[in-house]
Amino acid sequence: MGFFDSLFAGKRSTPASSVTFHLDQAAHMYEDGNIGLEATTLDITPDSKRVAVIGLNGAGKTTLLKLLDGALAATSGTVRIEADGTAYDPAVKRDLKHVEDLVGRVRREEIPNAYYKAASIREAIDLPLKKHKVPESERQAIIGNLFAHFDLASVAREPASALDSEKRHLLAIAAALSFSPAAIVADEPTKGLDEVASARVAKALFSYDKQVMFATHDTDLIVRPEYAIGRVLVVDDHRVVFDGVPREAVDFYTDLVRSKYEAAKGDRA
Ligand SMILES: Nc1ncnc2c1ncn2[C@@H]1O[C@H](COP(=O)(O)OP(=O)(O)OP(=O)(O)O)[C@@H](O)[C@H]1O
Repeated sequence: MGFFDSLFAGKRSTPASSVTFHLDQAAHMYEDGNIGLEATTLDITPDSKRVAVIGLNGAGKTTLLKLLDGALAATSGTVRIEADGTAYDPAVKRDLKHVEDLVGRVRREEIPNAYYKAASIREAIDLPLKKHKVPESERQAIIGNLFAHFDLASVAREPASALDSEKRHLLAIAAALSFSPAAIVADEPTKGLDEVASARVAKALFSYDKQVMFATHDTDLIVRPEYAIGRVLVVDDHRVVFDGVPREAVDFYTDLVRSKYEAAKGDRA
């Protein structure tokens, strides 16, 4: 059990340290009839510690991630999230609570809107913990360690509105980790950052000992050996069309993009 998990040991009866995701013919159709993801069957086990999801705009990456973290329910097929021998169905309200504890969410909108209302980012992270009756000494330890890891200590007393984009991305990840989830689902955690900031955010995220499933358009990032991305899913036209190691996934994706580009050129000719 890691340091953060040990802090929560008294709060949660089973502070799971890993989760397995099972999708069995899981699909999502939005209310307006748009297909988010076609029927998809895949397992993500704890040995796939870091899983990247790549694909063109509108391919279905966000929909897939939201099925994994329970933000969206499958409209057909099933999603099961398993921890410590118990399988949870995020479509069931009681189970969804457990899923929300197990899987932290980092959204591309970065930090939650509520964070802007707090006097400081320290208070923004502290309030939800306080609401969950985490004792003061534990809250201080959690926030102190997260802020040290994510290089936020120097701006702890600043309001969220004073942070630059890199720090906001880091804060979004720290916020997702504050309740010590077993895994993190991150939708484009480095979106909109320059190369230097992007590398710093990726380093902070991947040097943290958690399972991470994340979407990205940054194909350089996923092949960097220091980030140890073990598995990449390529999503195209609402389907997972490739599932494998980073280098092969990037080659596959590059060919896919090229063929689409050529087809579009042909259409224009
Ligand atoms: N709230 C929604 N209502 C209706 N259709 C949606 C909604 N969200 C997404 N879609 C549609 O579902 C499909 C998959 O979208 P999704 O956002 O999952 O793709 P994505 O790969 O994450 O795209 P991007 O890289 O542009 O963020 C697209 O056709 C999109 O238009």
